[in-house]
Amino acid sequence: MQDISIRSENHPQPLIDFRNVTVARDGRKILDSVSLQIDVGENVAIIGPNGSGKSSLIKTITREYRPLANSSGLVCRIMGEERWDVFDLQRSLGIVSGDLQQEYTRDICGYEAVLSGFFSSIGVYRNHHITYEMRCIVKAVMDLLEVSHLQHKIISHMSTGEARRILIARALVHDPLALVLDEPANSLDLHSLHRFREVMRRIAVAGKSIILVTHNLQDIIPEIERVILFRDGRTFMDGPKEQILTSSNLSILFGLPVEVQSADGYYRAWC
Ligand SMILES: Nc1ncnc2c1ncn2[C@@H]1O[C@H](COP(=O)(O)OP(=O)(O)OP(=O)(O)O)[C@@H](O)[C@H]1O
Repeated sequence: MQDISIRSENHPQPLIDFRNVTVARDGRKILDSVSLQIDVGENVAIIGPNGSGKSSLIKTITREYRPLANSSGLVCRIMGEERWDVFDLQRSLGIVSGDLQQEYTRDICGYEAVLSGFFSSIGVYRNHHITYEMRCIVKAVMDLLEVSHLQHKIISHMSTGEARRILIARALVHDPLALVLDEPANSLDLHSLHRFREVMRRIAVAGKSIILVTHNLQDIIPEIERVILFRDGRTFMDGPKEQILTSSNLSILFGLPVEVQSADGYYRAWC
């Protein structure tokens, strides 16, 4: 497997510092006074029922959603900064989500989609300065994720799983400080899942943060040590994985009997 370059920098500020973050849509609180700190290099999984606010939390991290400004004690900092240019922020984070996939509506091939990760854009434009080094990185990352055969294929002609793998490659090219993954493994076949988890593990070992939203406990690689259970737009539980991922906690979270088992650093649940 080819190596992807990983920056190692010292970041005294937390990656995420949210205090009393409330987000409303249609007159309803979809995040309700969320307080959360995630340090650079920390790996976190967020689990919760449908509609509990996980994606809204991710969109607040990526600044697609803004918190209500009048909340008392509001802090909404990413890497120590309250104010971010959305493009600069997206350059510091590698983002993979179903919403992002839906933005690729015009005819963009796999190669261009991955290359566009350097510019946090949907596709590459005339004003983008593309270097030889960028092309080498795109090739290395596409090889790593085994998507080189998709380089000429138009995204809208790809299967959902193929397009998802292209987006994961796009998220990696610009060597982000953290990967923000909202159900990234949806639609991946077993081989791609295995490959993707391997890549996540390498990224985590290299000191990047991973913030992963998932419905599948098996996506929680051993390097993810902290789990947040989310319910009704709030943090319901937050702590070390082995304390949080228990049958009793998940049964309360989902409101039905859930069995959790762990083996070799991985967890699985059924009901
Ligand atoms: N832009 C929006 N306008 C109106 N309501 C919204 C908007 N974004 C989110 N919501 C509502 O906020 C709630 C939380 O949605 P969110 O997508 O964050 O949940 P989720 O936990 O990610 O769910 P899932 O597991 O189904 O992906 C839902 O009731 C959703 O309808």
